Amino acid sequence: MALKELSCPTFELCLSLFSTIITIIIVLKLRSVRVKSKENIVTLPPSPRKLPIIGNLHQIGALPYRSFKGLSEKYGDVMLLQLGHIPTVVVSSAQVVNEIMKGNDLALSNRGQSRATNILLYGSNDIGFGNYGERWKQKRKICVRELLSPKMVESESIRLVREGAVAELVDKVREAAAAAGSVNLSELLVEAANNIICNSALGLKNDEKGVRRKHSVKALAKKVMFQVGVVTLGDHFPWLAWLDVLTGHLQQFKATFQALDPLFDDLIAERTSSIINRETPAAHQTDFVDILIQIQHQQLPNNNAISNNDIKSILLDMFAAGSETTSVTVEWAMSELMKNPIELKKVQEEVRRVVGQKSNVEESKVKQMEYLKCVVKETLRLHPPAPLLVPRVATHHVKLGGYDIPAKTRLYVNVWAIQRDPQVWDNPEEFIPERHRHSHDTQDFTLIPFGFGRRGCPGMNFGLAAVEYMLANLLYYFNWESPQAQAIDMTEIFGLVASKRIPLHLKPIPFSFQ
Ligand code: HEM
Repeated sequence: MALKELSCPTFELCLSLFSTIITIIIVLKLRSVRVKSKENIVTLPPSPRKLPIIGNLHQIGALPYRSFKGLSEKYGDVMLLQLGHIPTVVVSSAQVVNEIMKGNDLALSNRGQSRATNILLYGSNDIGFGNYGERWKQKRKICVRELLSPKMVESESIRLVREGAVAELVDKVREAAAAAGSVNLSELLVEAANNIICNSALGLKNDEKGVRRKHSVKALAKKVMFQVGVVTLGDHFPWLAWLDVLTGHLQQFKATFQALDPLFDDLIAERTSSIINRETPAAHQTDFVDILIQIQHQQLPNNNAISNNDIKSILLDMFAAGSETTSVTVEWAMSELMKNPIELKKVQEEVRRVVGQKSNVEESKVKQMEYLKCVVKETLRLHPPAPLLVPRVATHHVKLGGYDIPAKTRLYVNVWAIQRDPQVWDNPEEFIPERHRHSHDTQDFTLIPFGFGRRGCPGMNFGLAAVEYMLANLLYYFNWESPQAQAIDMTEIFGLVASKRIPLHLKPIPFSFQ
Protein backbone atom coordinates (compact mmCIF):
# COMPACT_ATOMS: atom_id res chain seq x y z
CA MET A 1 0.00 0.00 0.00
CA ALA A 2 1.40 3.42 -1.07
CA LEU A 3 2.02 5.97 1.69
CA LYS A 4 -0.09 8.45 -0.18
CA GLU A 5 -3.09 6.15 0.14
CA LEU A 6 -2.77 6.29 3.90
CA SER A 7 -2.65 10.09 3.92
CA CYS A 8 -5.59 11.60 5.76
CA PRO A 9 -5.86 14.64 8.14
CA THR A 10 -6.09 12.39 11.26
CA PHE A 11 -3.03 10.45 10.22
CA GLU A 12 -1.04 13.66 9.58
CA LEU A 13 -2.09 15.01 12.96
CA CYS A 14 -1.00 11.79 14.68
CA LEU A 15 2.32 11.80 12.84
CA SER A 16 3.13 15.41 13.78
CA LEU A 17 2.08 14.80 17.42
CA PHE A 18 4.25 11.67 17.55
CA SER A 19 7.27 13.46 16.07
CA THR A 20 6.82 16.39 18.51
CA ILE A 21 6.76 14.00 21.49
CA ILE A 22 9.86 12.16 20.21
CA THR A 23 11.66 15.50 19.72
CA ILE A 24 10.75 16.63 23.27
CA ILE A 25 11.96 13.30 24.71
CA ILE A 26 15.26 13.53 22.80
CA VAL A 27 15.86 17.16 23.87
CA LEU A 28 15.08 16.34 27.50
CA LYS A 29 17.31 13.28 27.37
CA LEU A 30 20.20 15.27 25.89
CA ARG A 31 19.78 18.02 28.50
CA SER A 32 19.76 15.52 31.33
CA VAL A 33 22.89 13.85 29.94
CA ARG A 34 24.60 17.25 29.76
CA VAL A 35 23.56 18.14 33.35
CA LYS A 36 24.61 14.72 34.57
CA SER A 37 28.00 14.88 32.93
CA LYS A 38 28.51 18.34 34.44
CA GLU A 39 27.67 16.87 37.85
CA ASN A 40 30.01 13.96 37.17
CA ILE A 41 33.08 16.03 36.50
CA VAL A 42 35.47 14.56 39.02
CA THR A 43 38.65 16.39 39.97
CA LEU A 44 41.03 13.81 41.33
CA PRO A 45 44.18 14.93 43.22
CA PRO A 46 47.40 15.19 41.19
CA SER A 47 49.32 11.94 40.77
CA PRO A 48 52.76 10.93 39.61
CA ARG A 49 52.74 8.74 36.49
CA LYS A 50 52.03 5.14 37.27
CA LEU A 51 53.10 1.84 35.77
CA PRO A 52 50.69 -0.91 34.77
CA ILE A 53 49.73 -3.29 37.61
CA ILE A 54 52.06 -1.90 40.29
CA GLY A 55 50.92 1.71 39.91
CA ASN A 56 53.25 3.90 41.97
CA LEU A 57 54.69 1.16 44.19
CA HIS A 58 58.08 1.49 42.50
CA GLN A 59 58.31 5.10 43.75
CA ILE A 60 57.97 4.14 47.41
CA GLY A 61 61.12 3.22 49.30
CA ALA A 62 61.69 1.40 52.59
CA LEU A 63 60.81 4.59 54.48
CA PRO A 64 57.49 5.47 52.77
CA TYR A 65 56.91 8.70 54.73
CA ARG A 66 60.18 10.06 53.28
CA SER A 67 59.22 8.96 49.75
CA PHE A 68 55.75 10.51 50.17
CA LYS A 69 57.28 13.79 51.38
CA GLY A 70 59.51 13.95 48.30
CA LEU A 71 56.55 13.27 45.99
CA SER A 72 54.25 15.72 47.78
CA GLU A 73 56.77 18.52 47.21
CA LYS A 74 56.06 18.02 43.51
CA TYR A 75 52.40 16.95 43.51
CA GLY A 76 50.98 18.84 46.47
CA ASP A 77 49.49 18.41 49.94
CA VAL A 78 46.74 16.14 48.65
CA MET A 79 48.15 13.63 46.20
CA LEU A 80 46.76 10.43 44.71
CA LEU A 81 48.86 7.30 44.34
CA GLN A 82 47.98 3.85 43.11
CA LEU A 83 49.63 1.31 45.42
CA GLY A 84 49.04 -2.00 43.69
CA HIS A 85 45.25 -2.24 43.44
CA ILE A 86 44.69 0.30 46.24
CA PRO A 87 43.96 3.94 45.36
CA THR A 88 45.69 5.95 48.09
CA VAL A 89 45.56 9.62 48.99
CA VAL A 90 48.44 11.13 50.96
CA VAL A 91 47.78 14.29 52.96
CA SER A 92 50.85 16.36 53.89
CA SER A 93 49.62 19.57 55.49
CA ALA A 94 48.03 20.64 58.77
CA GLN A 95 45.42 22.71 56.89
CA VAL A 96 44.06 19.63 55.14
CA VAL A 97 43.97 17.72 58.45
CA ASN A 98 41.99 20.65 59.84
CA GLU A 99 39.62 20.31 56.87
CA ILE A 100 39.19 16.58 57.62
CA MET A 101 38.37 17.37 61.25
CA LYS A 102 35.85 20.05 60.27
CA GLY A 103 33.73 17.90 58.01
CA ASN A 104 35.13 14.54 56.97
CA ASP A 105 36.35 12.76 60.08
CA LEU A 106 33.35 10.43 60.14
CA ALA A 107 33.57 9.65 56.41
CA LEU A 108 37.25 8.81 56.93
CA SER A 109 36.84 6.66 60.03
CA ASN A 110 37.16 3.20 58.54
CA ARG A 111 40.47 1.36 58.52
CA GLY A 112 42.09 -0.83 55.90
CA GLN A 113 42.34 -4.48 56.84
CA SER A 114 44.99 -6.90 55.68
CA ARG A 115 45.42 -10.66 55.54
CA ALA A 116 47.52 -10.42 58.72
CA THR A 117 44.96 -8.39 60.70
CA ASN A 118 42.14 -10.69 59.55
CA ILE A 119 43.92 -13.74 60.92
CA LEU A 120 45.65 -12.29 63.98
CA LEU A 121 43.09 -9.77 65.21
CA TYR A 122 39.91 -11.83 65.25
CA GLY A 123 38.76 -10.93 61.73
CA SER A 124 40.05 -7.34 62.15
CA ASN A 125 37.32 -6.82 64.72
CA ASP A 126 39.65 -5.10 67.16
CA ILE A 127 39.75 -1.37 67.95
CA GLY A 128 42.81 -0.50 65.86
CA PHE A 129 41.80 -2.13 62.56
CA GLY A 130 38.04 -2.55 62.98
CA ASN A 131 35.71 -0.50 60.83
CA TYR A 132 33.66 2.28 62.37
CA GLY A 133 30.25 1.16 63.60
CA GLU A 134 28.18 0.50 66.72
CA ARG A 135 30.21 -2.55 67.88
CA TRP A 136 33.46 -0.73 67.32
CA LYS A 137 32.22 2.36 69.18
CA GLN A 138 31.24 0.18 72.15
CA LYS A 139 34.71 -1.37 72.36
CA ARG A 140 36.52 1.91 71.90
CA LYS A 141 34.39 3.48 74.66
CA ILE A 142 35.41 0.70 77.05
CA CYS A 143 39.03 1.29 76.15
CA VAL A 144 38.85 5.09 76.56
CA ARG A 145 36.70 5.18 79.70
CA GLU A 146 37.74 2.09 81.59
CA LEU A 147 41.23 0.96 80.58
CA LEU A 148 43.15 4.05 79.51
CA SER A 149 41.34 6.94 81.20
CA PRO A 150 43.43 9.53 83.11
CA LYS A 151 41.93 8.09 86.33
CA MET A 152 43.16 4.60 85.42
CA VAL A 153 46.59 5.88 84.34
CA GLU A 154 47.03 7.54 87.75
CA SER A 155 45.48 4.66 89.70
CA GLU A 156 47.56 2.82 92.28
CA SER A 157 47.44 -0.44 90.32
CA ILE A 158 48.91 1.05 87.13
CA ARG A 159 51.35 3.28 89.03
CA LEU A 160 52.74 0.21 90.81
CA VAL A 161 53.13 -1.52 87.44
CA ARG A 162 55.05 1.44 86.00
CA GLU A 163 57.25 1.81 89.06
CA GLY A 164 58.06 -1.90 89.09
CA ALA A 165 58.97 -2.06 85.39
CA VAL A 166 61.10 1.09 85.55
CA ALA A 167 62.91 -0.02 88.74
CA GLU A 168 63.75 -3.26 86.91
CA LEU A 169 65.02 -1.24 83.93
CA VAL A 170 67.29 0.85 86.18
CA ASP A 171 68.64 -2.31 87.86
CA LYS A 172 69.37 -3.91 84.50
CA VAL A 173 71.17 -0.81 83.25
CA ARG A 174 73.25 -0.81 86.44
CA GLU A 175 74.07 -4.52 86.11
CA ALA A 176 74.95 -4.26 82.42
CA ALA A 177 77.11 -1.21 83.11
CA ALA A 178 79.00 -3.05 85.85
CA ALA A 179 79.49 -6.15 83.69
CA ALA A 180 80.21 -4.76 80.25
CA GLY A 181 80.58 -0.99 80.57
CA SER A 182 77.94 -0.31 77.94
CA VAL A 183 74.29 -1.32 77.49
CA ASN A 184 72.01 -2.07 74.58
CA LEU A 185 69.48 0.50 75.78
CA SER A 186 67.06 -0.20 72.91
CA GLU A 187 66.65 -3.80 74.02
CA LEU A 188 66.09 -2.88 77.67
CA LEU A 189 63.53 -0.22 76.74
CA VAL A 190 61.50 -2.68 74.62
CA GLU A 191 61.44 -5.07 77.56
CA ALA A 192 60.42 -2.37 80.06
CA ALA A 193 57.60 -1.03 77.84
CA ASN A 194 56.39 -4.56 77.17
CA ASN A 195 56.36 -5.28 80.91
CA ILE A 196 54.28 -2.17 81.58
CA ILE A 197 51.62 -3.26 79.08
CA CYS A 198 51.77 -6.92 80.04
CA ASN A 199 51.44 -6.28 83.78
CA SER A 200 48.71 -3.65 83.26
CA ALA A 201 46.79 -6.13 81.13
CA LEU A 202 47.39 -9.37 82.99
CA GLY A 203 48.23 -8.20 86.51
CA LEU A 204 51.22 -8.24 88.81
CA LYS A 205 50.22 -11.09 91.07
CA ASN A 206 50.60 -14.47 89.39
CA ASP A 207 51.10 -18.02 90.52
CA GLU A 208 53.66 -20.23 88.79
CA LYS A 209 51.28 -21.12 85.95
CA GLY A 210 50.33 -17.47 85.56
CA VAL A 211 53.98 -16.40 85.31
CA ARG A 212 54.66 -19.02 82.63
CA ARG A 213 51.55 -18.00 80.70
CA LYS A 214 52.51 -14.33 80.93
CA HIS A 215 55.92 -15.13 79.57
CA SER A 216 54.42 -16.91 76.55
CA VAL A 217 51.79 -14.19 75.98
CA LYS A 218 54.52 -11.54 75.95
CA ALA A 219 56.62 -13.46 73.42
CA LEU A 220 53.63 -14.22 71.16
CA ALA A 221 52.25 -10.67 71.38
CA LYS A 222 55.66 -9.49 70.16
CA LYS A 223 55.23 -11.78 67.15
CA VAL A 224 51.74 -10.36 66.55
CA MET A 225 53.18 -6.83 66.62
CA PHE A 226 55.68 -7.77 63.95
CA GLN A 227 53.30 -9.81 61.80
CA VAL A 228 50.49 -7.23 61.85
CA GLY A 229 52.89 -4.91 59.99
CA VAL A 230 53.50 -7.43 57.18
CA VAL A 231 51.91 -6.51 53.85
CA THR A 232 51.56 -9.64 51.74
CA LEU A 233 51.37 -9.94 47.96
CA GLY A 234 47.67 -10.73 48.32
CA ASP A 235 47.12 -7.40 50.09
CA HIS A 236 48.49 -5.46 47.14
CA PHE A 237 47.31 -7.79 44.35
CA PRO A 238 44.26 -9.89 45.35
CA TRP A 239 44.71 -12.10 42.27
CA LEU A 240 48.10 -13.14 43.66
CA ALA A 241 46.68 -14.02 47.10
CA TRP A 242 47.44 -17.70 46.50
CA LEU A 243 51.15 -16.86 46.56
CA ASP A 244 50.84 -15.92 50.24
CA VAL A 245 50.64 -19.65 50.96
CA LEU A 246 53.87 -20.26 49.05
CA THR A 247 55.71 -17.45 50.87
CA GLY A 248 54.60 -19.04 54.15
CA HIS A 249 53.05 -15.82 55.47
CA LEU A 250 49.58 -17.22 56.05
CA GLN A 251 50.90 -20.27 57.87
CA GLN A 252 53.03 -18.03 60.11
CA PHE A 253 50.06 -15.79 61.00
CA LYS A 254 47.89 -18.83 61.73
CA ALA A 255 50.58 -20.48 63.87
CA THR A 256 50.94 -17.36 66.03
CA PHE A 257 47.19 -17.06 66.42
CA GLN A 258 46.73 -20.73 67.26
CA ALA A 259 49.44 -20.53 69.94
CA LEU A 260 48.15 -17.33 71.55
CA ASP A 261 44.38 -17.79 71.42
CA PRO A 262 44.16 -20.76 73.85
CA LEU A 263 46.39 -18.93 76.35
CA PHE A 264 43.90 -16.06 76.41
CA ASP A 265 40.98 -18.54 76.64
CA ASP A 266 42.59 -20.19 79.63
CA LEU A 267 43.22 -16.86 81.33
CA ILE A 268 39.65 -15.62 80.74
CA ALA A 269 38.15 -18.88 82.02
CA GLU A 270 40.28 -18.74 85.18
CA ARG A 271 39.48 -15.10 85.92
CA THR A 272 35.79 -15.54 85.13
CA SER A 273 35.52 -18.35 87.62
CA SER A 274 37.23 -16.32 90.36
CA ILE A 275 34.94 -13.35 89.65
CA ILE A 276 31.86 -15.61 89.78
CA ASN A 277 33.17 -17.02 93.08
CA ARG A 278 33.40 -13.40 94.27
CA GLU A 279 37.15 -13.46 94.63
CA THR A 280 37.22 -9.83 93.48
CA PRO A 281 40.80 -8.55 93.46
CA ALA A 282 41.82 -5.68 95.75
CA ALA A 283 41.62 -2.27 94.06
CA HIS A 284 45.39 -2.00 93.71
CA GLN A 285 45.52 -5.37 91.93
CA THR A 286 42.98 -4.60 89.21
CA ASP A 287 44.15 -5.27 85.67
CA PHE A 288 42.63 -4.96 82.18
CA VAL A 289 41.48 -8.61 82.07
CA ASP A 290 39.53 -8.24 85.32
CA ILE A 291 37.95 -4.98 84.20
CA LEU A 292 36.90 -6.43 80.84
CA ILE A 293 35.42 -9.58 82.39
CA GLN A 294 33.53 -7.53 84.96
CA ILE A 295 32.08 -5.34 82.18
CA GLN A 296 31.11 -8.48 80.25
CA HIS A 297 29.25 -9.82 83.29
CA GLN A 298 27.47 -6.56 84.02
CA GLN A 299 26.10 -6.47 80.46
CA LEU A 300 22.90 -8.26 79.59
CA PRO A 301 23.61 -11.41 77.62
CA ASN A 302 22.23 -10.03 74.37
CA ASN A 303 23.77 -9.10 71.07
CA ASN A 304 25.43 -6.06 72.59
CA ALA A 305 27.41 -7.86 75.26
CA ILE A 306 31.13 -8.01 74.57
CA SER A 307 32.28 -11.49 73.67
CA ASN A 308 35.44 -13.33 74.68
CA ASN A 309 36.82 -12.60 71.22
CA ASP A 310 36.22 -8.89 71.87
CA ILE A 311 38.17 -9.14 75.13
CA LYS A 312 41.02 -10.97 73.44
CA SER A 313 41.22 -8.49 70.56
CA ILE A 314 41.24 -5.52 72.96
CA LEU A 315 44.08 -7.10 74.95
CA LEU A 316 46.06 -7.70 71.78
CA ASP A 317 45.53 -4.08 70.72
CA MET A 318 47.03 -2.88 73.98
CA PHE A 319 50.15 -4.96 73.31
CA ALA A 320 50.39 -4.09 69.62
CA ALA A 321 49.68 -0.36 69.95
CA GLY A 322 51.10 0.45 73.37
CA SER A 323 54.42 -1.28 73.68
CA GLU A 324 56.81 -0.37 70.89
CA THR A 325 55.37 3.15 70.47
CA THR A 326 56.44 3.81 74.06
CA SER A 327 59.91 2.25 73.88
CA VAL A 328 60.89 3.92 70.58
CA THR A 329 59.92 7.33 71.94
CA VAL A 330 62.38 6.93 74.85
CA GLU A 331 64.97 5.46 72.47
CA TRP A 332 64.76 8.50 70.15
CA ALA A 333 64.70 10.93 73.10
CA MET A 334 67.94 9.46 74.49
CA SER A 335 69.51 9.50 71.01
CA GLU A 336 68.63 13.16 70.45
CA LEU A 337 69.88 14.09 73.93
CA MET A 338 73.18 12.31 73.26
CA LYS A 339 73.54 14.34 70.06
CA ASN A 340 72.64 17.54 71.87
CA PRO A 341 74.74 17.69 75.08
CA ILE A 342 73.52 21.17 76.08
CA GLU A 343 69.91 19.94 76.10
CA LEU A 344 70.99 16.76 77.93
CA LYS A 345 72.64 18.79 80.68
CA LYS A 346 69.63 21.09 80.96
CA VAL A 347 67.07 18.30 81.30
CA GLN A 348 69.27 16.31 83.66
CA GLU A 349 69.69 19.33 85.92
CA GLU A 350 65.94 19.81 85.99
CA VAL A 351 65.23 16.16 86.85
CA ARG A 352 67.82 16.11 89.66
CA ARG A 353 66.68 19.48 91.06
CA VAL A 354 63.00 18.41 91.13
CA VAL A 355 63.62 14.94 92.60
CA GLY A 356 66.31 16.05 95.05
CA GLN A 357 68.52 13.64 96.98
CA LYS A 358 66.17 10.68 97.17
CA SER A 359 66.42 6.93 96.89
CA ASN A 360 63.64 6.80 94.29
CA VAL A 361 62.02 9.02 91.67
CA GLU A 362 58.47 9.73 92.83
CA GLU A 363 56.18 9.69 89.87
CA SER A 364 54.20 12.67 91.16
CA LYS A 365 57.34 14.82 90.70
CA VAL A 366 57.31 14.32 86.92
CA LYS A 367 54.46 16.89 86.71
CA GLN A 368 56.97 19.57 87.72
CA MET A 369 59.50 18.63 85.01
CA GLU A 370 58.53 21.18 82.41
CA TYR A 371 61.66 20.88 80.29
CA LEU A 372 61.49 17.06 80.28
CA LYS A 373 57.98 17.36 78.83
CA CYS A 374 59.37 19.70 76.14
CA VAL A 375 62.06 17.08 75.35
CA VAL A 376 59.35 14.44 74.88
CA LYS A 377 57.25 16.72 72.66
CA GLU A 378 60.23 17.62 70.50
CA THR A 379 61.14 13.93 70.22
CA LEU A 380 57.59 13.10 69.08
CA ARG A 381 57.77 15.98 66.57
CA LEU A 382 60.94 14.72 64.90
CA HIS A 383 60.33 11.00 65.41
CA PRO A 384 56.60 10.22 65.50
CA PRO A 385 56.45 6.44 66.12
CA ALA A 386 53.61 6.16 63.58
CA PRO A 387 54.83 8.62 60.89
CA LEU A 388 51.80 7.93 58.65
CA LEU A 389 49.36 7.31 61.54
CA VAL A 390 47.28 4.21 60.86
CA PRO A 391 45.71 4.39 57.37
CA ARG A 392 42.02 5.27 57.12
CA VAL A 393 39.56 4.42 54.36
CA ALA A 394 36.82 6.65 52.91
CA THR A 395 33.36 5.17 53.49
CA HIS A 396 31.96 7.46 50.78
CA HIS A 397 33.03 10.20 48.41
CA VAL A 398 34.57 13.25 50.13
CA LYS A 399 36.21 16.50 49.05
CA LEU A 400 39.68 17.38 50.34
CA GLY A 401 41.66 20.45 49.35
CA GLY A 402 39.16 20.96 46.51
CA TYR A 403 39.73 17.46 45.11
CA ASP A 404 37.35 14.54 44.89
CA ILE A 405 38.26 11.50 46.93
CA PRO A 406 36.17 8.51 45.82
CA ALA A 407 34.73 6.03 48.32
CA LYS A 408 37.10 3.20 49.35
CA THR A 409 40.21 5.33 48.78
CA ARG A 410 42.86 4.72 51.43
CA LEU A 411 44.16 7.80 53.28
CA TYR A 412 47.60 8.30 54.76
CA VAL A 413 48.32 11.41 56.83
CA ASN A 414 52.04 12.13 56.60
CA VAL A 415 52.59 13.37 60.15
CA TRP A 416 56.32 13.05 59.66
CA ALA A 417 56.18 15.66 56.85
CA ILE A 418 53.67 17.91 58.66
CA GLN A 419 55.85 18.02 61.77
CA ARG A 420 58.89 19.07 59.70
CA ASP A 421 57.05 21.62 57.56
CA PRO A 422 59.38 24.67 57.24
CA GLN A 423 56.32 26.92 56.87
CA VAL A 424 55.30 25.98 60.40
CA TRP A 425 58.54 25.20 62.24
CA ASP A 426 61.73 27.30 62.40
CA ASN A 427 64.78 25.11 61.73
CA PRO A 428 62.50 22.09 61.42
CA GLU A 429 65.30 19.51 61.28
CA GLU A 430 66.86 20.66 64.57
CA PHE A 431 66.13 19.29 68.03
CA ILE A 432 64.98 22.36 69.99
CA PRO A 433 62.84 21.34 73.01
CA GLU A 434 62.70 24.99 74.08
CA ARG A 435 60.30 25.74 71.20
CA HIS A 436 57.54 24.00 73.17
CA ARG A 437 58.22 25.89 76.42
CA HIS A 438 55.44 28.44 76.01
CA SER A 439 53.36 26.62 73.44
CA HIS A 440 49.82 25.78 74.38
CA ASP A 441 48.14 22.69 73.06
CA THR A 442 46.50 24.33 70.08
CA GLN A 443 44.12 22.60 67.74
CA ASP A 444 46.00 23.57 64.59
CA PHE A 445 47.08 19.97 63.84
CA THR A 446 50.75 20.89 63.35
CA LEU A 447 51.86 18.44 66.09
CA ILE A 448 49.78 15.25 65.95
CA PRO A 449 51.97 12.24 66.89
CA PHE A 450 48.90 10.64 68.50
CA GLY A 451 46.68 11.22 65.46
CA PHE A 452 43.35 13.00 65.65
CA GLY A 453 39.59 12.70 65.64
CA ARG A 454 37.52 9.58 66.13
CA ARG A 455 40.49 7.30 65.39
CA GLY A 456 43.04 9.26 67.44
CA CYS A 457 45.16 7.32 69.96
CA PRO A 458 43.18 6.41 73.11
CA GLY A 459 46.46 5.53 74.88
CA MET A 460 48.06 9.00 74.86
CA ASN A 461 47.96 9.56 78.64
CA PHE A 462 49.02 6.01 79.34
CA GLY A 463 51.91 6.23 76.84
CA LEU A 464 53.13 9.67 77.95
CA ALA A 465 53.13 8.66 81.63
CA ALA A 466 55.35 5.68 80.82
CA VAL A 467 57.70 7.62 78.50
CA GLU A 468 58.18 10.51 80.94
CA TYR A 469 58.75 8.25 83.94
CA MET A 470 61.27 6.04 82.11
CA LEU A 471 63.18 9.05 80.83
CA ALA A 472 63.20 10.80 84.22
CA ASN A 473 64.69 7.67 85.85
CA LEU A 474 67.36 7.15 83.20
CA LEU A 475 68.40 10.78 83.52
CA TYR A 476 68.29 10.84 87.33
CA TYR A 477 70.35 7.75 88.07
CA PHE A 478 72.96 7.88 85.29
CA ASN A 479 75.21 10.16 83.34
CA TRP A 480 75.52 8.94 79.77
CA GLU A 481 78.33 8.66 77.29
CA SER A 482 78.62 7.25 73.84
CA PRO A 483 81.00 4.21 73.84
CA GLN A 484 84.34 5.18 72.34
CA ALA A 485 82.82 8.63 71.71
CA GLN A 486 81.12 7.24 68.58
CA ALA A 487 78.65 9.42 66.69
CA ILE A 488 75.05 8.41 67.38
CA ASP A 489 73.50 6.77 64.33
CA MET A 490 70.09 8.30 63.59
CA THR A 491 68.93 6.16 60.65
CA GLU A 492 65.49 4.60 60.83
CA ILE A 493 63.78 1.38 59.97
CA PHE A 494 60.03 1.24 59.37
CA GLY A 495 57.81 -1.65 60.39
CA LEU A 496 54.74 -1.19 62.55
CA VAL A 497 56.58 1.84 64.00
CA ALA A 498 59.61 3.87 62.93
CA SER A 499 62.48 2.81 65.18
CA LYS A 500 66.24 3.10 65.12
CA ARG A 501 67.95 0.93 62.52
CA ILE A 502 70.96 0.37 64.74
CA PRO A 503 70.12 -0.24 68.41
CA LEU A 504 71.27 2.45 70.82
CA HIS A 505 74.34 1.33 72.75
CA LEU A 506 75.39 3.72 75.51
CA LYS A 507 77.75 3.83 78.46
CA PRO A 508 75.89 4.63 81.69
CA ILE A 509 77.84 6.10 84.59
CA PRO A 510 75.93 5.74 87.87
CA PHE A 511 75.38 9.17 89.40
CA SER A 512 75.50 10.06 93.05
CA PHE A 513 74.89 13.44 94.71
CA GLN A 514 77.98 13.07 97.00
C1 HEM B 1 54.14 7.32 72.78
C2 HEM B 1 53.17 6.44 72.75
C3 HEM B 1 52.12 6.34 71.66
C4 HEM B 1 52.02 6.95 70.44
C5 HEM B 1 52.97 7.97 69.84
C6 HEM B 1 50.81 6.46 69.80
C7 HEM B 1 50.36 6.84 68.55
C8 HEM B 1 49.21 6.36 67.96
C9 HEM B 1 48.74 6.76 66.66
C10 HEM B 1 49.44 7.75 65.75
C11 HEM B 1 47.59 6.09 66.40
C12 HEM B 1 46.72 6.21 65.15
C13 HEM B 1 45.86 7.45 65.31
C14 HEM B 1 45.09 7.86 64.09
O1 HEM B 1 44.92 7.05 63.16
O2 HEM B 1 44.65 9.02 64.04
C15 HEM B 1 47.32 5.26 67.54
C16 HEM B 1 46.23 4.44 67.65
C17 HEM B 1 45.98 3.64 68.74
N1 HEM B 1 46.72 3.60 69.90
FE1 HEM B 1 48.37 4.66 70.32
N2 HEM B 1 50.21 5.57 70.64
C18 HEM B 1 50.96 5.47 71.79
C19 HEM B 1 50.68 4.70 72.89
C20 HEM B 1 49.57 3.90 73.03
C21 HEM B 1 49.29 3.10 74.21
C22 HEM B 1 50.17 3.06 75.45
C23 HEM B 1 48.14 2.41 73.94
C24 HEM B 1 47.41 1.42 74.80
C25 HEM B 1 47.86 0.88 75.90
C26 HEM B 1 47.69 2.79 72.61
C27 HEM B 1 46.56 2.31 72.00
C28 HEM B 1 46.13 2.67 70.73
C29 HEM B 1 44.96 2.10 70.07
C30 HEM B 1 44.03 1.05 70.64
C31 HEM B 1 44.87 2.73 68.82
C32 HEM B 1 43.81 2.48 67.75
C33 HEM B 1 42.75 3.57 67.84
C34 HEM B 1 41.67 3.47 66.78
O3 HEM B 1 41.91 2.95 65.70
O4 HEM B 1 40.57 3.96 67.03
N3 HEM B 1 48.58 3.68 72.10
N4 HEM B 1 48.32 5.43 68.48
